[in-house]
Amino acid sequence: QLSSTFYDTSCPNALSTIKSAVTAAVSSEARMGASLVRLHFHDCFVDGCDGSVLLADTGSFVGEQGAIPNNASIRGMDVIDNIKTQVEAVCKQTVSCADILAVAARDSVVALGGPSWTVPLGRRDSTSATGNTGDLPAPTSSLAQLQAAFSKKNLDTTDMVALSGAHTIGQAQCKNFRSRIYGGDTNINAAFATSLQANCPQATGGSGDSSLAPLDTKTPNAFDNSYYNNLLSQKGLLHSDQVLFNNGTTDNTVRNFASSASAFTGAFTTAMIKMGNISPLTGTQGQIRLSCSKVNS
Ligand code: HEM
Repeated sequence: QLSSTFYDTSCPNALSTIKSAVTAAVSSEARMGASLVRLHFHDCFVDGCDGSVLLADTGSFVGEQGAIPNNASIRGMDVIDNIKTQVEAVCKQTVSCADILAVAARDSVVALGGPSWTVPLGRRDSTSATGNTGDLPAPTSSLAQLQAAFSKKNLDTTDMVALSGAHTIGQAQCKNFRSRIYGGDTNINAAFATSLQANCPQATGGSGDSSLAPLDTKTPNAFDNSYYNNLLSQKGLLHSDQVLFNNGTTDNTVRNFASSASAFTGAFTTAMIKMGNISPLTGTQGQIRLSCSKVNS
């Protein structure tokens, strides 16, 4: 059972320490806010919100970081390590890495102009990473596949559409939207596809694979509802974005979030709290890591 007052007596300065570090990181690089939000999602969807995504691969062991889709894609682990060092300096071995990640995700959304919410706390950290990243949805997913991946985590279709709105910030690599802009999808705005081709070559395997494009073509560094307005004009970057508005059962939810910023933020904050509640370790389970990138020795 998580509680928003979990650190009120054991570490009253925990939340303010995290917030100032996140604000500093996002003002030096706006994209970092997006990277931290995604890191929390990738933590929670793989064996629960237990900080396992933060464990660095060592030697021949490939945990979550070296596995698809994290490898050469997730970012911000260094920022979390740095926040952990600052939190350890005020409260020794009290605040878990999984909680730091959940709070950092919220503070990132706020730093980019999005809504705030109260984060339930008390997660503990895993003592291993299974590398079992198969529960993370792929950008090639159909609507039915997205619904199944979220429903497996007890998140309903409205939660799924709302959480996808996190793609109002951040960037994606060419290899993840290439087939969509070179004829693989018909539900894409033609001028939008052409403009993306300039920085994303059709040939695979070269350095162009990692060329970046913003997930929200309109306001890439603002946490707003323009992601949904992009979908209305077939300007979703990923295949898995545009399937949310493709003459299917989620079209009306997309229209609602596109026309009402408050409907979106209400659904998004509700869904973030639900996502942050996926199978946490609590009580005496797991540990409080001293360093987020490795288990205690
Ligand atoms: C619905 C299923 C989802 C799929 C298929 C998906 C897929 C992806 C892909 C392929 C990228 C680009 C990665 C790269 O090219 O390196 C990405 C980026 C991102 N995703 Fe998702 N995602 C999904 C849901 C979510 C959710 C639920 C969140 C958070 C609540 C989220 C937050 C982000 C953010 C913020 C970025 C940009 C990260 C950065 O710029 O560093 N995504 N996602």
